[in-house]
Amino acid sequence: MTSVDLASVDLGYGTGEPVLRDVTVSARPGEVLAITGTSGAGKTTLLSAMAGLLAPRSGAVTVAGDPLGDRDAAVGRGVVLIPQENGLAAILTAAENISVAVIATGGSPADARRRTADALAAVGLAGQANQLIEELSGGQQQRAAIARGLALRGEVVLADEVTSELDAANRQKVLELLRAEADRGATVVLATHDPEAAAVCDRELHLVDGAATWARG
Ligand SMILES: Nc1ncnc2c1ncn2[C@@H]1O[C@H](COP(=O)(O)OP(=O)(O)OP(=O)(O)O)[C@@H](O)[C@H]1O
Repeated sequence: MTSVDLASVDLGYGTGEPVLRDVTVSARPGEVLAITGTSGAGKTTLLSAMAGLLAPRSGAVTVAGDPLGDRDAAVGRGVVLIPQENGLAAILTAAENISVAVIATGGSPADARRRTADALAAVGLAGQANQLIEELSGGQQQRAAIARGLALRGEVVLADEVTSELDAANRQKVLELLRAEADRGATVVLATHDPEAAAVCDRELHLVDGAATWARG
């Protein structure tokens, strides 16, 4: 199973001030780890480092004990990112977005069809499979992005504010789906500023003033 570890990591952009300093955290298989903090605290930044999108200025990011590397390497290790702004192609359908991603990560066309249908059904979007993303509501787009993340069956699932546009029932469903990912052995990390979402996670790392502290460790 695949843990993600940050050891004494400093993160920032370009030559700017560091966003986060000296972060040490281990995200473990079978658990859902919440990353909390106010807007701008660095939640997306931390997930970007875990996803291979942002190299640390110092310290180490490892996956199952090996250096994580860049985003391509992370994808190869099964690190799935469900981004805050959904990352879907607006002019493809919900099903196409998911199938393309499954095939790009080595799934067969038959796998892609089955996993796409299952994932869309899981988030309550079976009826929207053939609608263009640009024709879906914000919350439906968010659920389509979650479906894509689920369909990829990651070793590590990084979910960035994936409940922000959802009503209570859908938020509950999505939190249950993330729990199910952990139950099948995935390492799940959820960035959120929703205290109720954080409360159902196993541990909570809180970001404030550039530092990470355990709210529940
Ligand atoms: N690409 C970038 N270039 C420069 N600075 C950035 C970049 N992305 C984020 N930042 C800065 O890093 C800091 C942390 O941003 P980040 O997006 O990680 O916060 P967040 O906790 O995810 O916020 P939110 O809850 O609003 O999504 C902010 O000060 C932001 O301006």
